[in-house]
Amino acid sequence: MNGAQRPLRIGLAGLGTVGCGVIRLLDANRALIEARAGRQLQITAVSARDRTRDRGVDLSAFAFESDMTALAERDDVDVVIEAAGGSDGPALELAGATLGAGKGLVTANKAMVAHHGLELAERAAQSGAALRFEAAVAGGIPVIKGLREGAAANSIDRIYGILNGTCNYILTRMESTGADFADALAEAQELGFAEADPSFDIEGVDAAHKLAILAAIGFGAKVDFNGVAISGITQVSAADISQAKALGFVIRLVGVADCDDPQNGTGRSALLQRVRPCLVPLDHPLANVSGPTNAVVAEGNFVGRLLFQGAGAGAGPTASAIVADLIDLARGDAGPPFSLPVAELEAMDRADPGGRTGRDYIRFTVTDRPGVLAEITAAMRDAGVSIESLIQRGRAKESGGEVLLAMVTHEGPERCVAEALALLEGSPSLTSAPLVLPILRD
Ligand SMILES: NC(=O)c1ccc[n+]([C@@H]2O[C@H](COP(=O)([O-])OP(=O)(O)OC[C@H]3O[C@@H](n4cnc5c(N)ncnc54)[C@H](O)[C@@H]3O)[C@@H](O)[C@H]2O)c1
Ligand SMILES: N[C@@H](CCO)C(=O)O
Ligand code: NA
Repeated sequence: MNGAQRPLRIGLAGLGTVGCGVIRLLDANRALIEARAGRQLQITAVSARDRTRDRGVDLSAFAFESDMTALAERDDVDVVIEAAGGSDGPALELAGATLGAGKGLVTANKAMVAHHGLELAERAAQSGAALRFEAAVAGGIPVIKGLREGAAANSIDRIYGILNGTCNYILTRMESTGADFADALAEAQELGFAEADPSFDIEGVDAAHKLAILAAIGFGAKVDFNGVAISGITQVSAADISQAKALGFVIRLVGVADCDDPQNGTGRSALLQRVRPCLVPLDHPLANVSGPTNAVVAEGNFVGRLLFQGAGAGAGPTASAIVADLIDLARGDAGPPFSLPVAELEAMDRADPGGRTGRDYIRFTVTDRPGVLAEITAAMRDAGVSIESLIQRGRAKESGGEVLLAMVTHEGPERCVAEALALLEGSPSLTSAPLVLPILRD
């Protein structure tokens, strides 16, 4: 180790799952981390809401700040780790103060980076400070490093993946054990995967935060979280999971970002970002991704298809990504946080999804009486939707009772399915709104 380098002194904000994971990892792997960083890494001060709670880690050597922004101003802090959470408020204040003071910031906070990544990157560029957020996207998987550095020579065509461990845990528990939604969510919360507000997980918002960051890195774009079309997993029922299985698919929450060819008259390409539960063919690599595991696929024009897979959440994996960022900072790697200097990130137009083609799974709940199937297939015919397969399971117990009808369409324009459903809107044959889930394109 280079003895001339003084220690990198760290202020740690947040002593929850992630913050305590960082303390444990630094303790356990100190010798190898410091050898790789070329200097000592020392936590000097910490901040949390509750000073006295027993977290099973020794905090006695660290100063304590009840206002986490104060960490940025301390003379004995060179870099700050933000592991507190929240897109705005104290976390954003701390981030701004840290970068404003010319100190490096490492954060696990995808909500903050998705909403304010650009302004934070501008701040970092002004002060010459480093900003890193590997832990914010797919936890322990080095996907930001992989894209920003490893795939830097490629033009990226498409990025997609399973970006939320809680949803993947819930869907795969429902699939393999028949657990119901609420029990599987409670387990994910106990295991420390879920966000402080779990609706961010199950409504797809957390995956959208990560997708917007990935798209910015992959496509050299300004982060556009508001441009992500989001639907979560709360509408997916056990019946959908079993119908999908009968049709040869599993259901996964997938975020997909790609670019239209630049033929929109502006000379600029347009970005499409969507997070939706998708039917994934059983032979697709994402079909085998289960539990809290995340996986990201990136398609580069020279490297081809890259698959990054690993633990997307939890104390150890998230700490692993944070400490990798710290090691970069300790070595003096001050490259831009996204793949381009912030001034060169492009404000991309949003692509119109109606022009896309695809295959869909459509689930109807219908009244079990003659003529209902004919009515639905007539709407499909009139809107130009071609049906590939169709399953109706069971028989309603009483006459006129409810049954489930599931179909898979042939490849066709997305707008045709929307037109068919519009034709059926208000029909007394449908007992609830149909659910449309896309089939993931290979
Ligand atoms: N848990 C994971 O698996 C995981 C994975 C990747 C990223 N993240 C992100 O890491 C961050 C932390 O997640 P977590 O799961 O450790 O959360 P947590 O709820 O377990 O811990 C949050 C910690 O921050 C502290 N805190 C919050 N607001 C504070 C404030 N205003 N002042 C001082 N302290 C404050 C709390 O006291 C607590 O110690 C979030 O941004 C989350 O999205 C979590
Ligand atoms: N709540 C997130 C944590 C990791 O970002 C998840 O379930 O994936
Ligand atoms: Na990561």
